Amino acid sequence: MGTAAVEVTDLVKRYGGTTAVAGLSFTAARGAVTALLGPNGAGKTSTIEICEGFRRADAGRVRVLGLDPAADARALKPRVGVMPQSGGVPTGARAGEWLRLMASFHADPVPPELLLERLGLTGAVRTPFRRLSGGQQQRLSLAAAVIGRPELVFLDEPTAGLDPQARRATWDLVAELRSAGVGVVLTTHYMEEAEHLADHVVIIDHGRVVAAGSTADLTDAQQELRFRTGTDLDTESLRRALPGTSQVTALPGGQYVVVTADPAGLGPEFLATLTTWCAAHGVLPEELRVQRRTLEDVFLELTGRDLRES
Ligand SMILES: Nc1ncnc2c1ncn2[C@@H]1O[C@H](COP(=O)(O)OP(=O)(O)OP(=O)(O)O)[C@@H](O)[C@H]1O
Repeated sequence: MGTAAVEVTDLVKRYGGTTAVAGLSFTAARGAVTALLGPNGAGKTSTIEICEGFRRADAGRVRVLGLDPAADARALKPRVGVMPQSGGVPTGARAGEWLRLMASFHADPVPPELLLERLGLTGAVRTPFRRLSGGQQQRLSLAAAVIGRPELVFLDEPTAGLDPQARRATWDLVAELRSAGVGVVLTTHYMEEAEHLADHVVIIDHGRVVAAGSTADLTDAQQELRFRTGTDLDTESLRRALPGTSQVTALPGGQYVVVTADPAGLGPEFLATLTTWCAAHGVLPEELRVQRRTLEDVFLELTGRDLRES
């Protein structure tokens, strides 16, 4: 089957006067992990809920496994697993009973006991959902999403609030789904999660895609140079000495970060200019290194550092 797992084209979603999704397009491949990243209120949940068939789009085209999630909801239900941000489990449902019920809707489910054990929920089988810890609730909701051996899963912030052990267990499960050929579309606020798991990263802001590609695509062209020195530097003088348009930022602890828009990048000539300037100013640049910027650096640069109100 040649179709993508998810194809979203020019999607628009409004709530009254608020445009939550403003002409958003992306593709998620089968057998791959696609991470939607974006600040609070960027439109990730609205987008994912339209793909899940829970909300109607105001405009645009959405195809999930080649089908329309609104018109073909029945056909998609057994093929798509969903982990909503809110958990999606009734508060009084006991963990074990709920999973067995979910399993009963599918022709060839994963045995509930296996999933309970995998996700460290064996001790909580008889506990009602509302009495589970936040992490246990997340894991039960994840188990319910994958119990039917779906071809595609949507995971809305699957590791929000989890401790490092539970986060790793979730990552392992996602990696296994991917190896088994399952398409995974997830949202996350954790950049290291996207770096660790995602084949394809889609950065969303104000309801639009601002960048998309693999982590390497997004960070490759983005190098920075760092060094430390005990001397207070005249950053403006250094900036003027460097080729192209560069930015020099002083951080606490005598750290300096240099980024450049020079097409030649942070190559040997750039380094030579920098060290020549340092020598002329009696500065020893310690721990000098050129490194790829992190996904978080790129994310903050694209979406800004201001807090979002929503
Ligand atoms: N049911 C609703 N009614 C009115 N406005 C809504 C509704 N759902 C979402 N919004 C608004 O739409 C915008 C996008 O919200 P959405 O939940 O899709 O963003 P998000 O990227 O998932 O955010 P977060 O990271 O905080 O979960 C926000 O301004 C939000 O307040």
